[in-house]
Amino acid sequence: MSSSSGAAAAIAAPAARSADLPPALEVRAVSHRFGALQALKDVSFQIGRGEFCTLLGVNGAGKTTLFSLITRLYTSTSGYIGVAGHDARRAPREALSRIGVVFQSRALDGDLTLTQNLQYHAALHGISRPKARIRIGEVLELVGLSDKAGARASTLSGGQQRRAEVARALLHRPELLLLDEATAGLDLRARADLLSLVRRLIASEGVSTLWATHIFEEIAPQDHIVVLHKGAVLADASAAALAAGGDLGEAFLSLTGGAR
Ligand SMILES: Nc1ncnc2c1ncn2[C@@H]1O[C@H](COP(=O)(O)OP(=O)(O)OP(=O)(O)O)[C@@H](O)[C@H]1O
Repeated sequence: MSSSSGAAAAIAAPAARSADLPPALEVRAVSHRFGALQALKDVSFQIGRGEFCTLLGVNGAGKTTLFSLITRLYTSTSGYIGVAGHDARRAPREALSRIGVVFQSRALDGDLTLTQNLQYHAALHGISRPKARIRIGEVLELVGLSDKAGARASTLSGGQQRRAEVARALLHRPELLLLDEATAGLDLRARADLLSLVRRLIASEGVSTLWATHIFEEIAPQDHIVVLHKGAVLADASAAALAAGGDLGEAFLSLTGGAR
C-alpha cells in the first residue's frame, strides 16, 4: 500500500495477499477537479487480492468522485488507475469487465421481477441467456434471495433490494466489488446483514472489495482502511494499526481535525 501523503506514509499498510497477481485495484497519484474545486488530490493506494478495504470519509471527502473515476463515469486527467493490472484509461473494457458496482442510489427497475432485472444486466455484459439463467440462480443463492426470484423489485425490502444489487454486481464474476455507502437508508439489522454478506463473498467468490462509508461501526480490526478527507488520503493502514489500541473514531477525528 502506498500513499503520497506524509501522514499516510507514517502508518504501515497491510501487504497484498497474493504476490503473484497484480493488485485488485491500484490508484496512483490520481487528482480530479470540478472547476475551481479540487475534489481529489494526488490519491494513491492499493487493494490486494481478497482484501476488504474500507474507504472512510465524511460527506464530501471525495469517495463518490473516486468511484466515478474507477468506473470511468469521469475521466481522470492525472494519475493511474489499474484494475487487476488493467489500465482503466488505456484498456477500459478489460478494466471495467472486472468491476462490479453497487452505487449509492438504488438501481433496480421496480416494475420488473428480480430475475428480469438480472437478465437485463446479464445481457448488458454479453452473457448468453442459457449461461445467464444458471448464473442468476447462483447469485440469488449467494445473496439469500432465491425465493424472491419472481418478485417485483418494488415489493422487496430496502435490505433485500441492496442484496439484489450485490447479486447483480456479481453476475459477470468481477474481481473487484465497489460499494458506495451501500448501507445508506437501511436499518441496523439490514446494515449488519449486508455487511456480513459482502464479507462472506470475499471468502466464497474471491472478490476484493472497496467499501465506501462514513460509519465506523462497519469496520473490523483486520480491515484495510483508507481515510479520505477533503480529497486527500490521510491514512492507509489496517484498522487495528490506525486505532493503535485505542478508539478508531477518536483516531479518525484526530486525523481529520474533528470533522465527522
Ligand atoms: N459533479 C460535481 N460538480 C461539482 N462538484 C462536485 C460534483 N460532484 C461532487 N462535487 C464536489 O466534490 C467534493 C467531493 O464530493 P463526493 O461526492 O465525491 O464526496 P463523498 O465523499 O462521496 O460524499 P457523499 O458521501 O456526500 O457522497 C464535494 O465537495 C462535492 O461537493
